[in-house]
Amino acid sequence: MGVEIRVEGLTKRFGRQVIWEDVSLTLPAGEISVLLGPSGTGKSVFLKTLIGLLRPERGHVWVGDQDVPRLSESKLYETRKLFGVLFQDGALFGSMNLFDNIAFPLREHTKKKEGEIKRIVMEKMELVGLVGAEGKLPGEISGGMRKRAGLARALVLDPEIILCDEPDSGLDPVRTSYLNQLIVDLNAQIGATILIVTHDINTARTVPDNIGLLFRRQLVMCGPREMLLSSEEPVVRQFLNARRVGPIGMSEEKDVSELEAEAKMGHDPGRLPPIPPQLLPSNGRVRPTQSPPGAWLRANGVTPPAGSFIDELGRNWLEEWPRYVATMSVGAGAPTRPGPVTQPGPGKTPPPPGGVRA
Ligand SMILES: Nc1ncnc2c1ncn2[C@@H]1O[C@H](COP(=O)(O)OP(=O)(O)OP(=O)(O)O)[C@@H](O)[C@H]1O
Repeated sequence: MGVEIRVEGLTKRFGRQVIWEDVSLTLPAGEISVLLGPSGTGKSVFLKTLIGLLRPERGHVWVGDQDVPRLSESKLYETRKLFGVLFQDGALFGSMNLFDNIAFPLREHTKKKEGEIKRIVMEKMELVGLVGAEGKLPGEISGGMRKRAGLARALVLDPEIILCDEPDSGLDPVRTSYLNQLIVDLNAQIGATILIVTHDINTARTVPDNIGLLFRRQLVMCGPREMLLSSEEPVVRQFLNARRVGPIGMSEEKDVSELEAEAKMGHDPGRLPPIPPQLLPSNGRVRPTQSPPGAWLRANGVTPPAGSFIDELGRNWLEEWPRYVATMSVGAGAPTRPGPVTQPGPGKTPPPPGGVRA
């Protein structure tokens, strides 16, 4: 059921270039987290540091009781088996068909027989909807299929932790929605701890349990989704609102005079929009690590933006949630596919938020 990653005081430099310093955060076991930040703030470097492909100058990356930067090569090799990584371009071998690409970690890291390898590969290909494409080369399939093949390959060793570096880059919005649903379903099914690096604001708003934001070599904020989506912090508001006004400039950060000029003009990064309901697995069941809507806001006395937690059918999930969970927990009527786009009658289980979109 997933492994916690605890990052403490992590600093990474390349020569004199400080990428980020003193970064501390926890990726709770079995939860989905998203890491945001302007281009070049070191998100990919962060992922690579978590799996020990890059060594930090200072700090710790605890995976269970193992501190990744301090592991010997052999221990690191063992610890990496806990990870499944989806690199930006899928990182498939161009000369191998999809079957062999996905089978690669099994042939490399296990002594499994070919029959067993075939069973596992086909199971993962089915999970990501690629059955029938086993014989295709990466160059013969679309970008979205390559992402899904990369995800299948990341899954073959049954990882406890899944790292996804911009899984949505180059995908159209509909394919991104499918991929998001796939990630949520995977988390529900295997309980892995998941970290997604993305620039897609809709993904950040609807998928994760937690969000972190890197800027100016610091982790500006990291915490539950509702904390970031209701934040007053200008950098967070500017980033989530995708606006030019605010501390983030074209080349990383604006200087003081630019910010003063913006303030004089009355410019502001803007208010954050209503918080959407969080995506549920497509079978409608609540993930074990998923918090009820509004839980963080209530616990911290924060009023969300008006219209929060209302889905595309106009249902308010703050009110809907207790009834929904009660219906699900007695196992009555749990849909195995996204529900129909209808208003549920009394006693019926409504389709989950986002489920009708996926
Ligand atoms: N191996 C390396 N050697 C030297 N510098 C590197 C290396 N890898 C990354 N960098 C530098 O680290 C910085 C952060 O890069 P990184 O790819 O992590 O950014 P990012 O936040 O993932 O960007 P994007 O959102 O555009 O993908 C960049 O300035 C990059 O040039």
